[in-house]
Amino acid sequence: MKLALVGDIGGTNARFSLWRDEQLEAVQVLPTADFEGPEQAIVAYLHTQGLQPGSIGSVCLACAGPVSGNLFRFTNNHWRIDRTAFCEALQIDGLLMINDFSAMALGMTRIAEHERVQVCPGEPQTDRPALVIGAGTGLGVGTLLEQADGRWLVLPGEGGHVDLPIGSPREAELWQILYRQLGHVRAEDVLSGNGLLVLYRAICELDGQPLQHATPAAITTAGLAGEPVAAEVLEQFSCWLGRAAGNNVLTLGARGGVYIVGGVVPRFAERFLASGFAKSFRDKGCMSHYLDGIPVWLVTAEYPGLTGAGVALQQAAERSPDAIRENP
Ligand SMILES: Nc1ncnc2c1ncn2[C@@H]1O[C@H](COP(=O)(O)OP(=O)(O)OP(=O)(O)O)[C@@H](O)[C@H]1O
Repeated sequence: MKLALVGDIGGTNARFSLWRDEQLEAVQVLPTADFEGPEQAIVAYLHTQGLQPGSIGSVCLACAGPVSGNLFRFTNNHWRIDRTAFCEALQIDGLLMINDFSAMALGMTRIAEHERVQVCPGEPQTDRPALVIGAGTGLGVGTLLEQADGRWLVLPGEGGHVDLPIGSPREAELWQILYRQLGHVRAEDVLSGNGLLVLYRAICELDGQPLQHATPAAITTAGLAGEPVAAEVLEQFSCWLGRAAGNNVLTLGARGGVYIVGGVVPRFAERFLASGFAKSFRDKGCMSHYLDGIPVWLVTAEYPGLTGAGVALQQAAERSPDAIRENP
């Protein structure tokens, strides 16, 4: 029987793995900037495993952006996928493409206790949706719901592109600076790796401070070392993530819990856990009580999106092989 391959393609990194016996095997992370497109990256990955195009039967790719139709363009990098050309180039029988946060959401169904840290205490209501929200190159949002037959339903969306919520006079002042620069201010403009830099510059402008840092990593390092402006960036980022998560929970009725994923928050996890996230999360006026008792976890698992792509492939194959070819 041919092998199955799964991929999780973000703006900065593409992660590939074989999917065997419901497990990831031989995970590799490749920078998207180093390859013309996913076909070339996958061929390079296969070579490292001593494999060739033709040895893979089915592929599931989790892609950053809205997935539909034959042609997919990535939102945050230069890659594109033409389904027909992709299947021909890699000689595969079936390609399942899903939104990266649908995969991330499915990955939450396989998270072990030691792969998550509790941010807010509570008990998940398993008959209600769970929210998955994560800052990386962009801000992703997905919804997860267990169905009566035990399968998992995921609802993809473009929740990173909603308006940035404002909950305090200082946030309104920062928003005005961002509005002058960007016009429409999306949640993702602040809640992403580059968003740390955008937020840092806005705080410096508002407070008349000199610019001293030029990368998200430099801001994180300075913030963790206690430099006041950089520390405020990490704090404000955490609060804005709390507001965005709280809004989504109210909209979706997501009493199944909230999973914080993505590459940015784990880089200042301790600071995040001590931040105003929880206060901002439940800062919803007369509806604040609705947020009480909803558990929030920070996910520390290494490749939850890849695992989720494997779960998607498995669920589709259980329905029928055509489900993979037709990309339901
Ligand atoms: N030390 C750091 N502190 C904060 N952010 C960082 C740090 N190092 C890298 N980043 C940022 O993390 C982001 C990459 O996040 P991630 O590793 O989740 O990548 P990704 O999966 O490609 O993202 P996405 O899926 O959203 O496109 C980049 O915006 C990068 O600038």
